[in-house]
Formats: sequence, C-alpha cells, structure tokens
Amino acid sequence: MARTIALEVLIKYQNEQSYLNITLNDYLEHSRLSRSDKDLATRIVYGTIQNKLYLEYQLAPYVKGKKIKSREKMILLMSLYQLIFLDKVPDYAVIDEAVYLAKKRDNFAGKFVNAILRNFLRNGKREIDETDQFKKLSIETSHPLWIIKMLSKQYDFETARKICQHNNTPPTRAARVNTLKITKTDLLKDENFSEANLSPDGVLYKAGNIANTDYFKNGLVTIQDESSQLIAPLLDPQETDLVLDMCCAPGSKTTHLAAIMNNQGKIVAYDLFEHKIKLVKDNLKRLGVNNVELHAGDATLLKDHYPKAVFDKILLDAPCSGLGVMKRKPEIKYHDSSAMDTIILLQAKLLDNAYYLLKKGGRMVYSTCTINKKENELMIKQFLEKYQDMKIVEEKKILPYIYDSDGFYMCKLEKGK
Ligand SMILES: C[S@@+](CC[C@H](N)C(=O)[O-])C[C@H]1O[C@@H](n2cnc3c(N)ncnc32)[C@H](O)[C@@H]1O
Repeated sequence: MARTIALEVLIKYQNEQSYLNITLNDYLEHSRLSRSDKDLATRIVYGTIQNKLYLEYQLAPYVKGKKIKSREKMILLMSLYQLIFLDKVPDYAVIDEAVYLAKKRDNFAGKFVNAILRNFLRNGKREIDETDQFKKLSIETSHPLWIIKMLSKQYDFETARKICQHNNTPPTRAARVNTLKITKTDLLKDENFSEANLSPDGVLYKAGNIANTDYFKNGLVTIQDESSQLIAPLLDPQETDLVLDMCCAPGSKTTHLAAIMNNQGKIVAYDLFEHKIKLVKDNLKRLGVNNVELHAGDATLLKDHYPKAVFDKILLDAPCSGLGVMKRKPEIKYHDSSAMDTIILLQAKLLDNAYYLLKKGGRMVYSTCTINKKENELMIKQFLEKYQDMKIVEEKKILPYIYDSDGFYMCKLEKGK
C-alpha cells in the first residue's frame, strides 16, 4: 500500500507539476497507512525525485530503443531507488510490489518490469562512464547540467559539488521557539529538543514529526529552517514600528517579526494569493499573534496604495528560484531555467516599491532562499546603482552545507536621511 501511494503521488507530480510535499501530505492524510508505511512512502517519493537523473542513468541500458509508458517508467525508477538506496527493504519485496503495480494496468507490463529489475539485480549498478566533470556531477547528484554550470561559474566547481551532494542528504528538523508563548529555556527542559546550530531562537526536534506534537498545535513552536530564522532579527523591528512585510505567506517571518515586537506596533503584511493568506491566518492564530493587518494583494502595486515613505521597516522576502532549498524541495531542481528571467524582473519591481515606501532613515531587509547571485548580490548591486541614497548595513549568505540549513541570502539596507 505504501508503494501504491508513492506511485500515485509521483505520477500526479509528473503530470501536473504539483508540489511534492502538498501532494504527499494530502494522500497520506487520507490514507490508512501505519506510521512506518507513511515513512516508507515518503522516503520513496522524495528519494526517487532527489535521485531522478541518476536512476534514469541506471535504467537507460535496459530500455534503450524500447517504447516505455510513463507509468511503467515511474514504477521502474522508484523500484531502482529502493534497490540501490534502501538497505532494509528486501529485493524480492521491491520486485513483487513493482510487478503488482505494473500488472494492475496490463499483464505484459508486469512481465516487462519484472525482467528489467531482475536483469538489474544480476548486473548491479553501472559506474558513471563520463569524462566531463560537469556531466558526471550532474548524473551523480541528479542536478541538471545548467545548475551545475551556473553554480560552478558563480562559485567554483568544488563548492558546486558540496552544495549538490548536500542537497541529497535528509533535511534537519528545525523549529523556532515562539517567544510570545514560551521561553527557549523552558522548552529545552523537554529532552526531545536540543539547541540549534545557527539561530538563537532555533531548536532541533529529535522525536519524529514536530507538527504532530502539542507544542506545535498549541503554538509554542513553529516549523522554520534555521537560516530563515535569521531574517526577522536582522530587520530588528521595534515595539513602536510600523513594519511592511511585502511577501508574507505562509507567515514564518511575519510571526517571527511579531514575536520580536512583543505583539506591539503594527505589521502590514501582503501576499499575492488569497489561498496562501488563509495559511498565514491559521499561523497567526496558532501562534497568538495579534499585531498584523493582513491583505491579499500584489506588492508590485503598493506604491499606488500608500503615501511615499510611510514605513519604518520593510521586509521583502522575495519570490525566487528556490535554489537554496533543493534539499527539502527536490522538485525545484527540475524547474525550467527560463522562469528565472521573469522572477528577476519581479524582484526588481518589488524592490522599487520597497524603496518608495521606506521612510528616510528607515531600514529594510531583502532576502531570498536562493544561492543564485543574479537574484541576490547582483540584484542589490543594481538596486544601489538606481537608488543612490540606499546603503548596505549588513549582507549575509548561507550556503546549505555549512550549517546543514537552507541556502539563504539576506541584505539589510538603510535609506539616507
Ligand atoms: C519566499 S515566499 C515568502 C515566505 C514568507 N515570507 C515566510 O517567511 O513564510 C514568497 C511569497 O511571495 C508571494 N508573491 C509572489 N509574487 C508576489 C507579489 N507580486 N506580491 C505579493 N506577494 C507575492 C508568493 O505567493 C510567496 O508566498
């Protein structure tokens, strides 16, 4: 049953380009799987997508010149993932289940899948036969060649290798203490929590999914990566400030800003999508936040809705390519690189709006969860060329392998008086 669900999620992802985490959670919530079967389905789904190019490379010699339906191909990829990467699952169980899934549609497909998987077991894994170091790393770590080349050019090959290898390791379970409801000292009395590596408000949870605990349900903690937890403190909002959060959903940083402000002052928060505003509302309620005025709206048009220079502080946590979070969201690796041009234009427009609305002497933070310099350092360089009364106060970049956290960029800027 775990594999049936894994296959359905993978096919939906493939056909609809859906988000893996949302689709998987949806299927798991409506299933009757045991905890351990849910874990297995999760590992198969994430592992197959995380290692997709490598698995396709392993499959290639067996399907060369043959017509293969996309459903059968997915069954083969997820079975190869289990045979290669999961030690505790017996080979015969993987093959039996694969044949069962394939046969559901047609008997011949069952025989085809059986023959390929048994051949693979006889021959074993293929060594990567590639002399070009970029192509080799691309197959080895299942990152498209354009990402390997981009990271190698912007950093260097060794750094690109470390980033891509790290992206295939399991993510940490980081959470943020909600200081509106509990102190970190009190939370750490439960030994399932330990100190985080990087964020002063962060903790790590050792006992499974924190979302299922009363700590989470009662709003004492919230799930947030450690790098992301550095952004609200960098803005340093005060209890008397009027703060604008331009792209707020699902509200991780809005609620962090509110906690730092002790629920005082006011945060005006926007996000483009109505359905995401609902997620923010739920988080505000769960975490006991009550100083936020929430709007669904396009933040590239805010200049038309507010007078110039009204906000003391502005957070622009911009939509981005997400290349810093490929470990937690492996499907990002396979997004079309051409989407980047549209994102860059959007980021520049949002920055124009932030500039217009920031008070003289006010401070803003521009942040992204990508490590692509065009969306980060270069974006800010162009911004500073355009608005010469802006200056950088502090700039930080976190590569994902350094603290085992998401890759993030954050830049604090000040407007001249
Ligand atoms: C990086 S996410 C924000 C994460 C959020 N700050 C948090 O910490 O939970 C970027 C958000 O920008 C929103 N967005 C995209 N285009 C936008 C626009 N034109 N105006 C406002 N929000 C936008 C997306 O819906 C997405 O929720």
